[in-house]
Amino acid sequence: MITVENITKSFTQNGETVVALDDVSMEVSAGAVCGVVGPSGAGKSTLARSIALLDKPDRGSIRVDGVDLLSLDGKQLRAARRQIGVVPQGDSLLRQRTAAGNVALPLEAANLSPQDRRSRVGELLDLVGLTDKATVYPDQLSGGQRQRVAVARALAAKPSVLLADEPTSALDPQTTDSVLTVLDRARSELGVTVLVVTHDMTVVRRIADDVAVLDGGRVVEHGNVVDLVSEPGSYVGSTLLPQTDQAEQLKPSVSGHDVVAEVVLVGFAAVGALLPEASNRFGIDLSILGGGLTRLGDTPVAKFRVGLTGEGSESALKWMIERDAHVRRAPAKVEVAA
Ligand SMILES: Nc1ncnc2c1ncn2[C@@H]1O[C@H](COP(=O)(O)OP(=O)(O)OP(=O)(O)O)[C@@H](O)[C@H]1O
Repeated sequence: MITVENITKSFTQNGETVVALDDVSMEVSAGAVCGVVGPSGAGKSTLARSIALLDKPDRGSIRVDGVDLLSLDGKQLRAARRQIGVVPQGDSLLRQRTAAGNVALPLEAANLSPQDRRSRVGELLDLVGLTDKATVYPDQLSGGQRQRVAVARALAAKPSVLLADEPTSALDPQTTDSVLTVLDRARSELGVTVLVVTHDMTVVRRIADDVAVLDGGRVVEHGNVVDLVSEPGSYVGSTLLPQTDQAEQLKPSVSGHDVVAEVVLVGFAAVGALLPEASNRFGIDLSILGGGLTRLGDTPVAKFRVGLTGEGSESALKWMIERDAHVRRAPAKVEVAA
């Protein structure tokens, strides 16, 4: 588990002070994947570097599995560093070492027998799907394969936390997918807590349980991805869910319905059955005016703009809310002058 509390970090550049992180607090649960997103210069890398003990915040506290990182020194600090695996931004492999040689690097300092080292490297290459590339040098690997070796290397010392800074930048969608699969396996098969810095919301959509949105050094949104997308006005929701905003359909009077509402449905049961069931149960006409279906990780999520007509419309909406649908009402019906 990672707990960041009220951290602030400034840099001085050409005599000017840049506040990279401004009172940032966030939490990543043990065994979860958290995406850190935001525009360029928002402070994402500084946050990851602070957690990796590569930058020291001016104020605040950072705890990994309950250990306060900023109060450690000497031996304790080295032990804490081993708990944190880092996949640095960009190409970080040693060119003169094979894939296996790169993965073995962090193990060479540890007192492992050559046999144990070989077997650990074998396990890690297997985890990232590169067993057949063990003896290949980085120049002969694709960008995605190099990133997967970097992930294997970061996991070599069995850390409890993995930090990856833009692990998919400059990769095509298919290669991005292979790197994300590997990060996802680190969480699901090894129980590692993963923090991924990214500008790419696909990463959040594919593997993140939680997300923190940074802007200007501050956290502007933070929480569980599926919970956030249901909140009106959420940046994460507006980026990850289908668009429903067709202005002419906002007004019930224009669309000809008694009630128009935006409905977010989460999970197989809700997405598949809630709207038809509401229509049947309350004897109303329910039309889908916009929106669509998507997936967040394995969870299907739908966002629809619906028009309801019939006496039971209000009761149908209430019934859907009671079944965990997130409903946002459009204005009540306005009679249009003839
Ligand atoms: N070592 C440094 N020295 C001076 N300023 C720095 C340093 N590191 C970061 N900054 C500044 O702090 C701010 C946040 O930078 P940071 O790299 O954390 O943002 P980011 O969100 O990761 O951006 P990007 O997506 O472009 O990588 C920026 O204004 C940056 O110029």
